[in-house]
Amino acid sequence: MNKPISFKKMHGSGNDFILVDNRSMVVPLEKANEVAKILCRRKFGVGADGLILICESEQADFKWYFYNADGSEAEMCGNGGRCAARFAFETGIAGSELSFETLAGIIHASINGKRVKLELPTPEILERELTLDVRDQVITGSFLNTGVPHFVQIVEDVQAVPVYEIGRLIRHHKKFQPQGTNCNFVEIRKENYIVVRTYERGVEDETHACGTGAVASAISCALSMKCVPPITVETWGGEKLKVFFELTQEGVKDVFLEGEAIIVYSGELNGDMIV
Ligand SMILES: N[C@@H](CCC[C@H](N)C(=O)O)C(=O)O
Repeated sequence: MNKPISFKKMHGSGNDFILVDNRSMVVPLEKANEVAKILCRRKFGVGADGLILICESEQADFKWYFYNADGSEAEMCGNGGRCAARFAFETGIAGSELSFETLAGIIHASINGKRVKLELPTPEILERELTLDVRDQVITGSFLNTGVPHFVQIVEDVQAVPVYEIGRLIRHHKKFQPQGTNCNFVEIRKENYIVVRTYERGVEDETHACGTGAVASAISCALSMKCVPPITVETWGGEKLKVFFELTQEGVKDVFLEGEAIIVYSGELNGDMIV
């Protein structure tokens, strides 16, 4: 019988995660991809969009390892980052102004009750206008990296978009191989209010919300001169995220993502599940 492993189940706008204080390496990193798949599997495991392991860092308050539900490791996750920051604060790993190390660089966060504001890495605008042949349609959007890759299409009616079908085709489009992309569909309601639906790479489905996708979508809308920051993003789960940034001649700077990070429950994993 392996020792139980303490964890918290958290969500940021319905993007849900399993978080483990892994400073003593209770989950060996060489097994983490497999463990993520087992634990994130709905109905058989805890069920989540991702697994977050909080480890020691020499450069920041902690270093995280982020895994999607399919076991793939991702460089960054905006909603997961907000949950990790609150987890570290609530468990005494860090104070209310903290930083953590990711594959996308050092991320700074501030905690104010349930609300967490993250400063994201400077986004890369890879293609402002990109046209893709997708089945029998021509789809035009933009391609950005906000920590992870995102394709963004502005649409008239986001509710009418078959996100799973089209998002999946774009995610696997030859243009984005081998790393693939996340794919966002955005409806602009006002110059500072948009509604976003995201097909997520690594979850291989539409999720309730995607933080880096919300940021990519808000920036795309501003680049197309249809929106001005700060921009409120209504997520598919209904909750709202706020995206702050500045557009300059050189590009985008001072990018922040703010919203609630919720602790759903704390529990103990059966250690035998991860051997
Ligand atoms: N849900 C995330 C993004 C997580 C990583 C993504 N699925 C990828 O592999 O690129 C967010 O809130 O940003």
